[in-house]
Amino acid sequence: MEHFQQVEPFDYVIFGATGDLTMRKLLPALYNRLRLGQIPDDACIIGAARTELSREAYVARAREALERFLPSDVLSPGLVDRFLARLDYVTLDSSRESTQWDSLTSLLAKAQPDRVRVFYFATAPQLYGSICENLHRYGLITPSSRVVLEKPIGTDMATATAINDGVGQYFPEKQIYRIDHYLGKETVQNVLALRFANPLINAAWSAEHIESVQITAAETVGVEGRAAYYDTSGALRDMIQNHLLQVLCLVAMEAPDSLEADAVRNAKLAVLNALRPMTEASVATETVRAQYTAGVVGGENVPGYLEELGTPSATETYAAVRAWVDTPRWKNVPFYIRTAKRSARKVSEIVVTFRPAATTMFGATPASNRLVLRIQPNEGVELRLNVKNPALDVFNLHTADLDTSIRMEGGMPFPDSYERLLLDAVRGDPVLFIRRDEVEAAWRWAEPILDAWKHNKVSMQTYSAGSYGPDQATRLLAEHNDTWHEASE
Ligand SMILES: NC(=O)C1=CN([C@@H]2O[C@H](COP(=O)(O)OP(=O)(O)OC[C@H]3O[C@@H](n4cnc5c(N)ncnc54)[C@H](OP(=O)(O)O)[C@@H]3O)[C@@H](O)[C@H]2O)C=CC1
Ligand SMILES: O=C1O[C@H](COP(=O)(O)O)[C@@H](O)[C@H](O)[C@H]1O
Repeated sequence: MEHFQQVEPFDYVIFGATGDLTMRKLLPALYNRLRLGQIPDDACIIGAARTELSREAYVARAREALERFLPSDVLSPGLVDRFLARLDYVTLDSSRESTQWDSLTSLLAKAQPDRVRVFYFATAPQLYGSICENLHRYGLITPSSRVVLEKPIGTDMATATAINDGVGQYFPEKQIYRIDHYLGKETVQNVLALRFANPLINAAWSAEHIESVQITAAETVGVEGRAAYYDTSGALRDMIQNHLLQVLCLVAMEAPDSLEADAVRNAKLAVLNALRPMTEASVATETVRAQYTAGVVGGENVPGYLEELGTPSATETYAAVRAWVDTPRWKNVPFYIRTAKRSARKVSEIVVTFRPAATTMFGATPASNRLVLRIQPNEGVELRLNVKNPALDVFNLHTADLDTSIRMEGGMPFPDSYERLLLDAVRGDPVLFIRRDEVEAAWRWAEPILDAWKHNKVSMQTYSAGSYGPDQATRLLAEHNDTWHEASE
Protein backbone atom coordinates (compact mmCIF):
# COMPACT_ATOMS: atom_id res chain seq x y z
CA MET A 1 0.00 0.00 0.00
CA GLU A 2 1.85 3.03 -1.28
CA HIS A 3 0.31 5.51 1.20
CA PHE A 4 1.86 3.60 4.10
CA GLN A 5 5.48 4.46 3.43
CA GLN A 6 8.22 3.05 5.59
CA VAL A 7 9.67 5.49 8.10
CA GLU A 8 13.38 5.78 8.79
CA PRO A 9 14.92 3.47 11.42
CA PHE A 10 14.23 4.62 14.98
CA ASP A 11 14.50 3.84 18.66
CA TYR A 12 11.21 4.26 20.53
CA VAL A 13 11.63 4.35 24.30
CA ILE A 14 8.34 4.00 26.15
CA PHE A 15 8.36 5.06 29.80
CA GLY A 16 5.40 3.39 31.48
CA ALA A 17 5.85 0.26 29.39
CA THR A 18 3.89 -2.05 31.67
CA GLY A 19 0.87 0.26 31.95
CA ASP A 20 -2.61 0.16 30.51
CA LEU A 21 -1.97 2.71 27.74
CA THR A 22 1.12 0.93 26.45
CA MET A 23 -0.52 -2.47 26.45
CA ARG A 24 -3.93 -1.42 25.13
CA LYS A 25 -2.96 1.26 22.61
CA LEU A 26 0.74 1.81 21.96
CA LEU A 27 2.03 -1.71 21.32
CA PRO A 28 -1.03 -2.70 19.21
CA ALA A 29 -0.64 0.54 17.20
CA LEU A 30 3.05 -0.10 16.55
CA TYR A 31 2.33 -3.72 15.60
CA ASN A 32 -0.28 -2.58 13.09
CA ARG A 33 2.19 -0.19 11.48
CA LEU A 34 4.79 -2.96 11.23
CA ARG A 35 2.12 -5.14 9.62
CA LEU A 36 1.46 -2.40 7.06
CA GLY A 37 5.15 -2.26 6.22
CA GLN A 38 5.89 1.11 7.81
CA ILE A 39 8.34 -0.02 10.47
CA PRO A 40 11.79 -1.05 9.28
CA ASP A 41 13.32 -4.26 10.54
CA ASP A 42 16.10 -2.49 12.41
CA ALA A 43 13.73 -0.29 14.45
CA CYS A 44 13.86 -0.80 18.23
CA ILE A 45 11.09 -0.41 20.77
CA ILE A 46 12.38 -0.27 24.33
CA GLY A 47 9.98 -0.46 27.25
CA ALA A 48 10.95 1.05 30.60
CA ALA A 49 9.17 0.70 33.95
CA ARG A 50 10.04 -0.08 37.57
CA THR A 51 8.69 -3.65 37.56
CA GLU A 52 11.56 -6.14 37.44
CA LEU A 53 11.14 -8.11 34.24
CA SER A 54 13.48 -9.94 31.92
CA ARG A 55 13.23 -9.15 28.21
CA GLU A 56 11.50 -12.52 27.73
CA ALA A 57 8.92 -11.81 30.42
CA TYR A 58 8.14 -8.41 28.89
CA VAL A 59 7.84 -9.91 25.43
CA ALA A 60 5.38 -12.47 26.84
CA ARG A 61 3.26 -9.62 28.28
CA ALA A 62 3.40 -7.78 24.99
CA ARG A 63 2.29 -10.91 23.10
CA GLU A 64 -0.65 -11.29 25.46
CA ALA A 65 -1.59 -7.63 24.94
CA LEU A 66 -1.56 -7.97 21.15
CA GLU A 67 -3.75 -11.07 21.39
CA ARG A 68 -6.14 -9.33 23.74
CA PHE A 69 -6.45 -5.94 22.14
CA LEU A 70 -6.20 -6.67 18.41
CA PRO A 71 -8.73 -8.55 16.28
CA SER A 72 -7.49 -12.04 15.44
CA ASP A 73 -7.62 -11.38 11.69
CA VAL A 74 -4.71 -8.92 11.90
CA LEU A 75 -2.52 -11.25 13.98
CA SER A 76 -0.29 -13.56 12.02
CA PRO A 77 2.30 -15.60 13.96
CA GLY A 78 5.13 -14.55 11.64
CA LEU A 79 4.34 -10.84 11.96
CA VAL A 80 3.83 -11.05 15.71
CA ASP A 81 7.25 -12.68 16.09
CA ARG A 82 8.81 -10.05 13.83
CA PHE A 83 7.26 -7.32 15.96
CA LEU A 84 8.28 -8.90 19.27
CA ALA A 85 11.83 -9.28 17.99
CA ARG A 86 11.97 -5.47 17.91
CA LEU A 87 11.13 -5.19 21.62
CA ASP A 88 13.46 -4.77 24.56
CA TYR A 89 12.87 -3.90 28.20
CA VAL A 90 14.76 -2.13 30.94
CA THR A 91 13.86 -2.06 34.61
CA LEU A 92 14.11 1.58 35.53
CA ASP A 93 12.71 4.03 38.01
CA SER A 94 12.84 6.88 35.57
CA SER A 95 12.29 9.53 38.20
CA ARG A 96 15.55 8.71 40.02
CA GLU A 97 19.24 8.83 39.38
CA SER A 98 20.63 5.28 39.43
CA THR A 99 22.81 2.76 37.67
CA GLN A 100 19.59 1.38 36.14
CA TRP A 101 19.97 4.02 33.42
CA ASP A 102 23.13 2.23 32.18
CA SER A 103 21.02 -0.53 30.59
CA LEU A 104 19.04 2.01 28.58
CA THR A 105 22.22 3.87 27.66
CA SER A 106 23.86 0.72 26.36
CA LEU A 107 20.80 -0.32 24.33
CA LEU A 108 20.68 3.10 22.71
CA ALA A 109 24.44 3.20 22.18
CA LYS A 110 24.12 0.30 19.71
CA ALA A 111 22.51 2.65 17.19
CA GLN A 112 23.99 5.43 15.05
CA PRO A 113 24.05 8.66 17.09
CA ASP A 114 21.95 10.55 14.54
CA ARG A 115 19.18 7.95 14.48
CA VAL A 116 15.70 9.17 15.39
CA ARG A 117 15.01 8.65 19.07
CA VAL A 118 11.49 9.04 20.46
CA PHE A 119 10.90 9.14 24.21
CA TYR A 120 7.23 8.44 24.88
CA PHE A 121 6.02 9.37 28.36
CA ALA A 122 3.17 7.02 29.24
CA THR A 123 3.50 7.64 32.97
CA ALA A 124 1.89 10.05 35.39
CA PRO A 125 2.63 13.61 34.14
CA GLN A 126 4.22 14.53 37.50
CA LEU A 127 7.18 12.38 36.40
CA TYR A 128 7.78 14.14 33.08
CA GLY A 129 10.17 16.74 34.47
CA SER A 130 12.33 14.25 36.36
CA ILE A 131 12.46 11.84 33.40
CA CYS A 132 13.75 14.69 31.22
CA GLU A 133 16.29 15.65 33.85
CA ASN A 134 17.61 12.09 33.88
CA LEU A 135 17.61 11.79 30.10
CA HIS A 136 19.81 14.88 30.12
CA ARG A 137 21.97 13.68 33.02
CA TYR A 138 22.73 10.41 31.24
CA GLY A 139 23.42 12.11 27.93
CA LEU A 140 20.52 10.46 26.11
CA ILE A 141 19.06 13.54 24.43
CA THR A 142 20.40 13.87 20.90
CA PRO A 143 19.56 16.48 18.24
CA SER A 144 17.22 13.98 16.57
CA SER A 145 15.39 13.11 19.81
CA ARG A 146 11.71 13.86 20.34
CA VAL A 147 9.59 13.56 23.41
CA VAL A 148 5.92 12.60 23.27
CA LEU A 149 3.82 13.77 26.22
CA GLU A 150 0.60 12.02 27.08
CA LYS A 151 -2.33 13.93 28.47
CA PRO A 152 -3.21 15.33 30.87
CA ILE A 153 -0.82 18.26 30.59
CA GLY A 154 -1.71 19.43 34.08
CA THR A 155 -4.97 19.81 35.91
CA ASP A 156 -4.93 23.61 35.69
CA MET A 157 -2.73 26.40 34.39
CA ALA A 158 -0.22 26.21 37.26
CA THR A 159 0.38 22.47 36.95
CA ALA A 160 0.46 22.69 33.14
CA THR A 161 3.08 25.43 33.37
CA ALA A 162 5.14 23.33 35.76
CA ILE A 163 5.04 20.33 33.40
CA ASN A 164 5.83 22.41 30.32
CA ASP A 165 8.65 24.22 32.12
CA GLY A 166 10.07 20.92 33.42
CA VAL A 167 10.18 19.41 29.94
CA GLY A 168 11.09 22.69 28.26
CA GLN A 169 14.25 22.94 30.32
CA TYR A 170 15.70 20.00 28.39
CA PHE A 171 13.82 19.88 25.09
CA PRO A 172 13.18 22.84 22.78
CA GLU A 173 9.51 23.25 21.83
CA LYS A 174 10.09 21.85 18.34
CA GLN A 175 11.16 18.52 19.88
CA ILE A 176 8.08 18.30 22.13
CA TYR A 177 5.03 16.40 20.84
CA ARG A 178 1.93 16.76 23.06
CA ILE A 179 -0.42 14.07 21.94
CA ASP A 180 -4.18 14.52 21.58
CA HIS A 181 -5.55 11.34 20.08
CA TYR A 182 -8.64 13.14 18.72
CA LEU A 183 -6.37 14.87 16.21
CA GLY A 184 -5.27 11.42 15.02
CA LYS A 185 -8.84 10.53 14.09
CA GLU A 186 -9.38 10.56 10.33
CA THR A 187 -12.79 12.19 10.58
CA VAL A 188 -11.49 14.99 12.80
CA GLN A 189 -8.84 15.79 10.19
CA ASN A 190 -11.62 15.63 7.64
CA VAL A 191 -13.06 18.85 9.06
CA LEU A 192 -10.23 20.64 7.25
CA ALA A 193 -10.93 18.85 3.98
CA LEU A 194 -14.66 19.48 4.15
CA ARG A 195 -14.30 23.14 5.01
CA PHE A 196 -11.44 24.21 2.84
CA ALA A 197 -11.67 21.90 -0.18
CA ASN A 198 -15.39 22.42 -0.77
CA PRO A 199 -16.27 26.00 -1.74
CA LEU A 200 -19.94 25.13 -1.32
CA ILE A 201 -19.43 24.46 2.37
CA ASN A 202 -16.74 27.06 2.87
CA ALA A 203 -18.96 29.84 1.53
CA ALA A 204 -21.64 29.09 4.10
CA TRP A 205 -19.24 28.67 7.05
CA SER A 206 -19.99 31.76 9.12
CA ALA A 207 -22.55 33.43 11.36
CA GLU A 208 -24.34 34.72 8.31
CA HIS A 209 -25.50 31.18 7.55
CA ILE A 210 -24.81 29.13 10.67
CA GLU A 211 -27.12 29.26 13.65
CA SER A 212 -25.31 26.93 16.05
CA VAL A 213 -22.63 24.26 16.33
CA GLN A 214 -22.77 21.21 18.58
CA ILE A 215 -19.76 19.08 19.44
CA THR A 216 -20.48 15.85 21.30
CA ALA A 217 -18.31 13.03 22.61
CA ALA A 218 -20.46 10.57 24.51
CA GLU A 219 -19.45 7.15 25.75
CA THR A 220 -21.39 4.19 27.09
CA VAL A 221 -18.52 3.12 29.33
CA GLY A 222 -18.12 4.33 32.90
CA VAL A 223 -14.75 5.06 34.42
CA GLU A 224 -13.63 1.43 34.07
CA GLY A 225 -10.36 0.73 35.88
CA ARG A 226 -9.36 4.41 35.83
CA ALA A 227 -11.43 5.73 38.73
CA ALA A 228 -8.34 6.89 40.64
CA TYR A 229 -7.34 9.12 37.74
CA TYR A 230 -10.84 10.08 36.64
CA ASP A 231 -12.05 11.20 40.02
CA THR A 232 -9.25 13.78 40.16
CA SER A 233 -10.09 14.89 36.66
CA GLY A 234 -13.76 14.84 35.63
CA ALA A 235 -15.39 15.32 32.27
CA LEU A 236 -14.28 18.91 31.66
CA ARG A 237 -10.59 18.22 32.21
CA ASP A 238 -10.66 14.75 30.67
CA MET A 239 -12.39 15.58 27.38
CA ILE A 240 -13.35 19.24 26.93
CA GLN A 241 -10.18 21.15 27.87
CA ASN A 242 -8.26 19.10 25.31
CA HIS A 243 -10.04 16.91 22.72
CA LEU A 244 -13.26 18.86 22.24
CA LEU A 245 -11.61 22.28 22.26
CA GLN A 246 -9.26 20.99 19.57
CA VAL A 247 -12.24 19.89 17.51
CA LEU A 248 -13.86 23.28 18.09
CA CYS A 249 -10.67 24.94 16.85
CA LEU A 250 -10.78 23.02 13.57
CA VAL A 251 -14.44 23.93 13.09
CA ALA A 252 -13.96 27.61 13.91
CA MET A 253 -10.50 28.52 12.67
CA GLU A 254 -9.68 30.76 9.74
CA ALA A 255 -7.99 29.03 6.80
CA PRO A 256 -4.33 28.43 7.62
CA ASP A 257 -1.83 29.42 4.92
CA SER A 258 -0.73 25.81 4.58
CA LEU A 259 -0.86 22.48 6.37
CA GLU A 260 2.51 23.21 7.98
CA ALA A 261 2.45 22.63 11.73
CA ASP A 262 2.82 26.24 12.78
CA ALA A 263 0.29 27.55 10.28
CA VAL A 264 -2.36 25.15 11.58
CA ARG A 265 -1.41 25.69 15.22
CA ASN A 266 -1.45 29.48 14.85
CA ALA A 267 -4.95 29.28 13.36
CA LYS A 268 -6.12 27.05 16.24
CA LEU A 269 -4.50 29.31 18.82
CA ALA A 270 -6.35 32.31 17.39
CA VAL A 271 -9.64 30.49 18.07
CA LEU A 272 -8.64 29.56 21.62
CA ASN A 273 -7.67 33.17 22.27
CA ALA A 274 -11.01 34.34 20.86
CA LEU A 275 -13.08 32.15 23.18
CA ARG A 276 -15.18 34.45 25.31
CA PRO A 277 -13.65 34.33 28.80
CA MET A 278 -15.83 32.60 31.37
CA THR A 279 -16.74 34.52 34.52
CA GLU A 280 -18.42 33.28 37.66
CA ALA A 281 -21.68 34.72 36.34
CA SER A 282 -21.40 33.19 32.88
CA VAL A 283 -20.39 29.78 34.26
CA ALA A 284 -23.73 29.78 36.06
CA THR A 285 -25.70 30.33 32.85
CA GLU A 286 -23.48 28.63 30.26
CA THR A 287 -22.46 25.34 31.87
CA VAL A 288 -24.02 22.15 33.19
CA ARG A 289 -22.31 19.44 35.23
CA ALA A 290 -23.73 16.12 36.32
CA GLN A 291 -22.98 12.64 37.65
CA TYR A 292 -24.60 9.43 36.45
CA THR A 293 -26.79 7.40 38.76
CA ALA A 294 -27.60 3.70 38.36
CA GLY A 295 -29.28 2.81 35.09
CA VAL A 296 -29.30 0.50 32.11
CA VAL A 297 -26.70 0.69 29.37
CA GLY A 298 -26.88 -1.67 26.41
CA GLY A 299 -29.46 -3.79 28.24
CA GLU A 300 -27.30 -4.18 31.36
CA ASN A 301 -27.89 -2.75 34.80
CA VAL A 302 -24.96 -0.59 35.83
CA PRO A 303 -24.26 1.15 39.14
CA GLY A 304 -24.09 4.90 39.61
CA TYR A 305 -20.77 6.76 39.71
CA LEU A 306 -20.76 7.18 43.48
CA GLU A 307 -21.56 3.50 44.04
CA GLU A 308 -18.77 2.52 41.67
CA LEU A 309 -16.38 4.79 43.50
CA GLY A 310 -17.52 3.80 46.98
CA THR A 311 -16.85 7.32 48.31
CA PRO A 312 -18.56 10.71 48.04
CA SER A 313 -17.30 12.73 45.10
CA ALA A 314 -17.91 16.10 43.49
CA THR A 315 -16.45 15.00 40.15
CA GLU A 316 -18.64 15.42 37.08
CA THR A 317 -19.07 12.58 34.59
CA TYR A 318 -21.09 14.85 32.28
CA ALA A 319 -20.29 18.38 31.21
CA ALA A 320 -21.99 20.70 28.76
CA VAL A 321 -20.84 24.21 27.92
CA ARG A 322 -22.20 26.93 25.68
CA ALA A 323 -19.08 28.61 24.33
CA TRP A 324 -18.74 31.72 22.18
CA VAL A 325 -15.98 32.48 19.70
CA ASP A 326 -15.71 36.24 19.61
CA THR A 327 -14.62 36.77 16.02
CA PRO A 328 -16.61 38.42 13.23
CA ARG A 329 -17.07 35.00 11.58
CA TRP A 330 -18.81 33.57 14.64
CA LYS A 331 -20.65 36.59 16.00
CA ASN A 332 -23.49 35.36 18.25
CA VAL A 333 -23.17 31.71 17.17
CA PRO A 334 -23.34 29.38 20.18
CA PHE A 335 -20.96 26.42 20.25
CA TYR A 336 -22.48 23.71 22.43
CA ILE A 337 -19.91 21.22 23.70
CA ARG A 338 -20.83 18.17 25.74
CA THR A 339 -19.27 14.96 26.91
CA ALA A 340 -20.60 12.10 29.00
CA LYS A 341 -19.71 8.77 30.50
CA ARG A 342 -22.44 6.10 30.65
CA SER A 343 -24.46 7.79 27.95
CA ALA A 344 -27.14 6.09 25.87
CA ARG A 345 -24.77 5.70 22.92
CA LYS A 346 -21.12 5.93 22.01
CA VAL A 347 -20.95 8.79 19.58
CA SER A 348 -18.58 11.61 18.70
CA GLU A 349 -19.88 14.12 16.20
CA ILE A 350 -20.05 17.72 15.06
CA VAL A 351 -23.48 19.09 14.17
CA VAL A 352 -23.75 22.36 12.28
CA THR A 353 -27.24 23.87 12.10
CA PHE A 354 -27.73 26.45 9.38
CA ARG A 355 -30.16 29.35 9.47
CA PRO A 356 -33.50 28.54 7.85
CA ALA A 357 -34.35 29.96 4.44
CA ALA A 358 -35.89 33.41 4.74
CA THR A 359 -38.82 32.73 2.45
CA THR A 360 -42.57 32.68 2.85
CA MET A 361 -43.24 30.96 -0.49
CA PHE A 362 -43.81 27.52 1.09
CA GLY A 363 -46.04 28.73 3.87
CA ALA A 364 -44.22 27.36 6.88
CA THR A 365 -40.51 28.17 7.29
CA PRO A 366 -38.42 25.37 5.77
CA ALA A 367 -36.44 23.24 8.23
CA SER A 368 -32.86 24.31 8.86
CA ASN A 369 -30.20 22.55 6.84
CA ARG A 370 -28.05 20.52 9.16
CA LEU A 371 -24.60 19.08 8.53
CA VAL A 372 -23.52 16.22 10.76
CA LEU A 373 -19.88 15.14 10.71
CA ARG A 374 -19.78 11.73 12.34
CA ILE A 375 -16.37 11.31 13.96
CA GLN A 376 -17.19 7.85 15.29
CA PRO A 377 -18.73 5.33 14.91
CA ASN A 378 -20.04 4.97 11.37
CA GLU A 379 -17.72 7.73 10.15
CA GLY A 380 -19.43 9.92 7.59
CA VAL A 381 -21.15 13.13 6.62
CA GLU A 382 -24.87 13.74 6.63
CA LEU A 383 -26.65 16.78 5.19
CA ARG A 384 -30.32 17.48 5.84
CA LEU A 385 -32.04 19.13 2.90
CA ASN A 386 -35.56 20.33 2.21
CA VAL A 387 -37.19 18.64 -0.77
CA LYS A 388 -40.71 18.57 -2.16
CA ASN A 389 -42.83 15.90 -0.59
CA PRO A 390 -43.53 13.63 -3.58
CA ALA A 391 -46.51 12.01 -1.88
CA LEU A 392 -48.60 15.15 -2.12
CA ASP A 393 -50.00 17.15 -5.06
CA VAL A 394 -49.72 20.35 -3.08
CA PHE A 395 -46.26 21.85 -2.74
CA ASN A 396 -45.32 20.68 0.72
CA LEU A 397 -41.75 20.27 1.92
CA HIS A 398 -40.19 17.44 3.82
CA THR A 399 -36.61 16.73 4.78
CA ALA A 400 -34.26 14.18 3.24
CA ASP A 401 -30.74 13.30 4.37
CA LEU A 402 -27.78 12.98 2.04
CA ASP A 403 -25.68 10.49 3.92
CA THR A 404 -22.16 9.52 2.92
CA SER A 405 -20.02 7.03 4.72
CA ILE A 406 -16.33 7.75 4.79
CA ARG A 407 -14.51 4.46 4.52
CA MET A 408 -11.05 3.10 3.98
CA GLU A 409 -10.31 1.25 0.76
CA GLY A 410 -11.88 -2.19 0.76
CA GLY A 411 -14.09 -1.28 3.73
CA MET A 412 -11.20 -1.71 6.19
CA PRO A 413 -11.84 -0.10 9.59
CA PHE A 414 -10.07 3.19 10.20
CA PRO A 415 -6.70 2.80 11.86
CA ASP A 416 -6.59 3.64 15.55
CA SER A 417 -5.61 7.29 15.96
CA TYR A 418 -2.46 6.33 17.88
CA GLU A 419 -1.04 4.57 14.81
CA ARG A 420 -0.70 7.72 12.77
CA LEU A 421 0.46 9.85 15.69
CA LEU A 422 3.14 7.44 16.90
CA LEU A 423 4.78 7.48 13.50
CA ASP A 424 4.29 11.23 12.97
CA ALA A 425 6.63 11.62 15.94
CA VAL A 426 9.22 9.47 14.13
CA ARG A 427 8.71 11.45 10.92
CA GLY A 428 9.16 14.67 12.87
CA ASP A 429 5.78 16.03 11.81
CA PRO A 430 4.14 17.88 14.71
CA VAL A 431 1.05 19.19 12.87
CA LEU A 432 -1.31 16.88 14.78
CA PHE A 433 0.28 17.60 18.16
CA ILE A 434 -0.49 20.49 20.50
CA ARG A 435 1.84 23.43 20.99
CA ARG A 436 2.45 24.79 24.47
CA ASP A 437 0.58 28.04 23.89
CA GLU A 438 -2.51 26.09 22.81
CA VAL A 439 -2.50 24.08 26.04
CA GLU A 440 -2.20 27.26 28.05
CA ALA A 441 -4.92 29.09 26.16
CA ALA A 442 -7.24 26.10 26.70
CA TRP A 443 -6.54 26.13 30.44
CA ARG A 444 -7.09 29.90 30.57
CA TRP A 445 -10.61 29.34 29.24
CA ALA A 446 -11.39 26.21 31.28
CA GLU A 447 -10.03 27.31 34.65
CA PRO A 448 -12.83 29.75 35.61
CA ILE A 449 -15.35 26.96 34.96
CA LEU A 450 -13.46 24.58 37.21
CA ASP A 451 -13.13 27.28 39.89
CA ALA A 452 -16.82 28.13 39.84
CA TRP A 453 -17.75 24.45 39.98
CA LYS A 454 -15.33 23.87 42.83
CA HIS A 455 -17.06 26.65 44.75
CA ASN A 456 -20.48 25.17 43.96
CA LYS A 457 -21.64 28.11 41.86
CA VAL A 458 -23.34 25.53 39.62
CA SER A 459 -25.18 22.69 41.29
CA MET A 460 -24.30 19.11 40.42
CA GLN A 461 -27.12 17.46 38.45
CA THR A 462 -27.72 13.76 38.00
CA TYR A 463 -28.68 11.64 35.00
CA SER A 464 -29.48 7.97 34.76
CA ALA A 465 -26.81 5.81 33.20
CA GLY A 466 -28.01 5.00 29.69
CA SER A 467 -29.81 8.35 29.23
CA TYR A 468 -28.76 11.34 27.14
CA GLY A 469 -27.89 13.50 30.12
CA PRO A 470 -29.52 15.84 32.63
CA ASP A 471 -32.58 18.02 31.92
CA GLN A 472 -30.52 21.17 32.51
CA ALA A 473 -28.50 20.38 29.40
CA THR A 474 -31.71 20.21 27.39
CA ARG A 475 -32.69 23.59 28.83
CA LEU A 476 -29.36 25.11 27.84
CA LEU A 477 -30.35 24.68 24.20
CA ALA A 478 -34.05 25.31 24.69
CA GLU A 479 -33.15 28.87 25.72
CA HIS A 480 -32.13 29.35 22.07
CA ASN A 481 -35.02 27.27 20.67
CA ASP A 482 -32.56 24.50 19.88
CA THR A 483 -32.29 20.79 20.78
CA TRP A 484 -29.37 18.43 21.05
CA HIS A 485 -28.89 16.19 18.07
CA GLU A 486 -29.10 12.60 19.24
CA ALA A 487 -27.45 10.09 16.93
CA SER A 488 -30.61 8.05 16.53
CA GLU A 489 -32.60 11.04 15.21
N1 LIG B 1 -4.86 4.38 29.84
C1 LIG B 1 -5.40 5.20 28.96
O1 LIG B 1 -6.34 4.86 28.21
C2 LIG B 1 -4.90 6.58 28.81
C3 LIG B 1 -3.84 7.04 29.56
N2 LIG B 1 -3.37 8.31 29.38
C4 LIG B 1 -2.24 8.80 30.16
O2 LIG B 1 -1.11 7.97 29.98
C5 LIG B 1 -0.35 7.88 31.17
C6 LIG B 1 -0.28 6.41 31.61
O3 LIG B 1 -1.58 5.93 31.81
P1 LIG B 1 -1.87 4.40 32.12
O4 LIG B 1 -1.08 3.52 31.24
O5 LIG B 1 -3.34 4.28 32.13
O6 LIG B 1 -1.35 4.28 33.61
P2 LIG B 1 -0.90 2.96 34.39
O7 LIG B 1 -0.99 3.29 35.83
O8 LIG B 1 -1.59 1.76 33.88
O9 LIG B 1 0.63 2.82 34.00
C7 LIG B 1 1.64 3.66 34.49
C8 LIG B 1 2.96 3.16 34.01
O10 LIG B 1 4.00 3.98 34.52
C9 LIG B 1 5.01 3.16 35.10
N3 LIG B 1 5.70 3.93 36.12
C10 LIG B 1 5.18 4.47 37.24
N4 LIG B 1 6.16 5.12 37.91
C11 LIG B 1 7.29 4.97 37.21
C12 LIG B 1 8.62 5.42 37.37
N5 LIG B 1 8.99 6.15 38.42
N6 LIG B 1 9.53 5.08 36.43
C13 LIG B 1 9.18 4.32 35.37
N7 LIG B 1 7.94 3.89 35.14
C14 LIG B 1 7.02 4.21 36.05
C15 LIG B 1 4.23 1.95 35.64
O11 LIG B 1 5.00 0.80 35.75
P3 LIG B 1 5.78 0.37 37.08
O12 LIG B 1 4.80 0.41 38.20
O13 LIG B 1 6.27 -0.99 36.72
O14 LIG B 1 6.88 1.34 37.24
C16 LIG B 1 3.29 1.75 34.44
O15 LIG B 1 3.98 1.09 33.41
C17 LIG B 1 -1.07 8.78 32.16
O16 LIG B 1 -0.52 10.06 32.06
C18 LIG B 1 -2.50 8.79 31.65
O17 LIG B 1 -3.19 9.93 32.07
C19 LIG B 1 -3.90 9.15 28.45
C20 LIG B 1 -4.96 8.75 27.66
C21 LIG B 1 -5.57 7.46 27.80
O1 LIG C 1 -8.75 10.75 26.39
C1 LIG C 1 -9.73 10.09 26.66
O2 LIG C 1 -10.49 9.62 25.67
C2 LIG C 1 -11.35 8.51 25.86
C3 LIG C 1 -12.38 8.55 24.72
O3 LIG C 1 -11.69 8.40 23.51
P1 LIG C 1 -12.46 7.85 22.22
O4 LIG C 1 -11.43 7.85 21.18
O5 LIG C 1 -12.98 6.48 22.57
O6 LIG C 1 -13.58 8.80 21.97
C4 LIG C 1 -12.06 8.56 27.20
O7 LIG C 1 -12.70 7.31 27.43
C5 LIG C 1 -11.06 8.79 28.30
O8 LIG C 1 -11.75 8.96 29.54
C6 LIG C 1 -10.22 10.01 28.04
O9 LIG C 1 -9.17 10.07 28.98
